[in-house]
This record gives sequence, structure tokens and C-alpha cells, in this order.
Amino acid sequence: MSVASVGEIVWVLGIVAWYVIRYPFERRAKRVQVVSNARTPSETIGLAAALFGLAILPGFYVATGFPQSADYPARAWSVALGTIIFALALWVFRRSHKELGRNWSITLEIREKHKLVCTGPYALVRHPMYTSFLLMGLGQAFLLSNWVASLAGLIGFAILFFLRVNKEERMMLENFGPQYRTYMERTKRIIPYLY
Ligand SMILES: C[S@@+](CC[C@H](N)C(=O)[O-])C[C@H]1O[C@@H](n2cnc3c(N)ncnc32)[C@H](O)[C@@H]1O
Repeated sequence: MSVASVGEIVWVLGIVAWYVIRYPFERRAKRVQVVSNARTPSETIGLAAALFGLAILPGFYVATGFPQSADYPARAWSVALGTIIFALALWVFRRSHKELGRNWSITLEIREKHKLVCTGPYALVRHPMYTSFLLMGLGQAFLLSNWVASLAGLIGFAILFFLRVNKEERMMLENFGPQYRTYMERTKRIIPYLY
């Protein structure tokens, strides 16, 4: 089996694991009442960009090999590094879902009896789930040896993150006031101690 195929198989297994982690939270979220919703058209664009860059476009590449003209030689070190980074992404993704529990939403929503979570990965950064998307995008870049498919994840992540993060923090400030402000003062956004 070629190194490129190993990278593609790891990526597919990673995406399946991602969905297995996410599914129970999607089911639970349907049962918890939403009390306010800050969803805007830019939110829909961000979610679509992340889905397209992190799943649809690389999935299409893995399934069809298109666009072959953008392929470059796969390296064993790159696939090994991509595997480690993707595994770390899944770990952070699972930890942040577990910590957020019934407060999780796919979009910008406040739920009934919503509590501000500042523990686990949320003690280090305010948006660990977005940290996991950044790591997924990086993992994808190392696993797939095609310029279009490998860079799409990071671009999709960046569109979602920059369209959403200010709105999300504003929504949290409106709902949790000084509690969220104090939390902001002692945490970074997605990279511990840096940003
Ligand atoms: C897709 S989740 C992402 C959460 C967070 N931005 C992250 O990256 O880990 C988005 C929802 O989580 C909720 N949320 C975000 N930060 C939270 C926190 N610290 N405590 C409780 N709920 C939070 C908000 O209601 C938001 O609608």
C-alpha cells in the first residue's frame, strides 16, 4: 500500500471517529430547550465552509483522486505527524464535548438552564472545540498529499472561526455578564497562553 493511501485511510477513520463522538451530543441537543438564538447568515456561511473544507472536499478527493494535478509526493513522516495531530484533535474534541455536556449547540444558542463552563479544557482556553478544528485542519494538511484537499481544512476552519468567534463571545457576555468577562481575562481563545 502506498504512503498516500495510508494517509487517506487515516483521514477517513479520523472523520468516522469524529462523527461517532459528535452523534450523541446532536441527539441530546434536540431534547434541551433553546432559549435564545444568535444565528445569522454569516453563521450559516461559516458552518458550510467548515463542513466543505474539513469533510466534503477532502472526502471527494479521497473518493475520486480529483484534482490529480494538485497532487504532490506523500512522505511517511508527514503521514505519521498528521496521524498524531489528528488523534490529538479527536481527544480535544471529545474532552470539550464532555465538559460542555447539555450546554453544547452546533450554532450560537443559549439553552434552558445554560451554565458557563470554565473547567477541563475550558480552564485553559475559551474555545477548545475550535482548537480541535484547527488541529483537525492541520492533521488533514499533513495526511493528504494534494494541495487542494490538504489546505481546504485550514481555510474552512479559519472562515468559521473568524466569522463566529466575536459574535459568540458577545452572546456569552450578554448572557453571563461579569462572570464571562472575568473568565475572558484569565483565558486565551484557542491556543493556551498565546492566543
Ligand atoms: C459549537 S459550541 C463551541 C463552544 C466553544 N466555542 C468551543 O470552541 O469549545 C457553541 C456553543 O457553546 C456554548 N458555549 C460556548 N462557550 C461556553 C462555555 N464556556 N460555557 C458554556 N457554554 C458555552 C454557546 O452556547 C455556543 O452556542
